[in-house]
Amino acid sequence: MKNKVKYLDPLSPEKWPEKLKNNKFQLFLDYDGTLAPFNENPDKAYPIDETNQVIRDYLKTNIPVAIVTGRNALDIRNKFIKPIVPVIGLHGREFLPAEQDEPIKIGPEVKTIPDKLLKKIIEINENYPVKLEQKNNSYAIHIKNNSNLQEIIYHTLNKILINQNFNDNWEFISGRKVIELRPADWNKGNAVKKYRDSDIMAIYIGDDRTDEDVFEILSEPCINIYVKNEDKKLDTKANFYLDSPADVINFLKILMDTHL
Ligand SMILES: O=P(O)(O)OC[C@H]1O[C@H](O[C@H]2O[C@H](CO)[C@@H](O)[C@H](O)[C@H]2O)[C@H](O)[C@@H](O)[C@@H]1O
Repeated sequence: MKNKVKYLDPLSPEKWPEKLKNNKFQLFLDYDGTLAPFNENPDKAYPIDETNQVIRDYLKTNIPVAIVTGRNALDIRNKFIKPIVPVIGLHGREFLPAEQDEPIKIGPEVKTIPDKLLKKIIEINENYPVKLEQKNNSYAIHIKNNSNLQEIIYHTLNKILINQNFNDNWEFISGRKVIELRPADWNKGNAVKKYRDSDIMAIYIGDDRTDEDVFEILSEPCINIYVKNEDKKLDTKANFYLDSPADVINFLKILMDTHL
């Protein structure tokens, strides 16, 4: 049966579910498409203005907040006016505490990308209208609004991955206008499990395929919130949705006010 996902009106807290009103909570926030609207150039995707203030206001409370992202943790920190909350980067492969300058590497050293895969990624970059982003030992291939091309590239790369048995160590994820190569097992679901305080309710807000890994595994008490952006079908495992990063900020502001 299709999951019923309800709109969470950020400006009407009286309509929010009871558990959102009464419980202590921990907040996990995705970055792109959640705190920052999309920009064709990933380097220019900044949080909307009020976000800096809201994040700093949360820092002054005892509400635990972390940003969970597929990007490098330092890349995220540099997009904010400091200080900011801790950042769980590279789908959980690194952790940048609020008061530290360098991220802590988590887990075993990531293996080198197999030559055959790397060559194909480079070939795709040279022959198609895509933009390649290198992220430590992995890659994101950005594809502008062309779902057919995205599907073709995804299937081409995935075929090599499976036929050559590289899938024990690596996987491709097809997200919003992006295909990411990442080490298998590293996903935001495992990351949130690790940093979650099981004594309080977890609230997770995210918009993409990689955030569905969290919606799938987060155990009660929890609230999963999907950010719709341009998605028309609301294809998500989350129970609630917000419309846009602007909605997210309004929700975060009122959520904090109702818990002080
Ligand atoms: O986990 P996230 O914080 O949501 O990061 C996911 C990927 O986001 C970035 O790419 C996406 O946003 C870009 C900026 O708006 C946009 O140009 C691109 O089309 C999107 O796919 C980022 O560049 C990736 O490294 C992240 O993994």
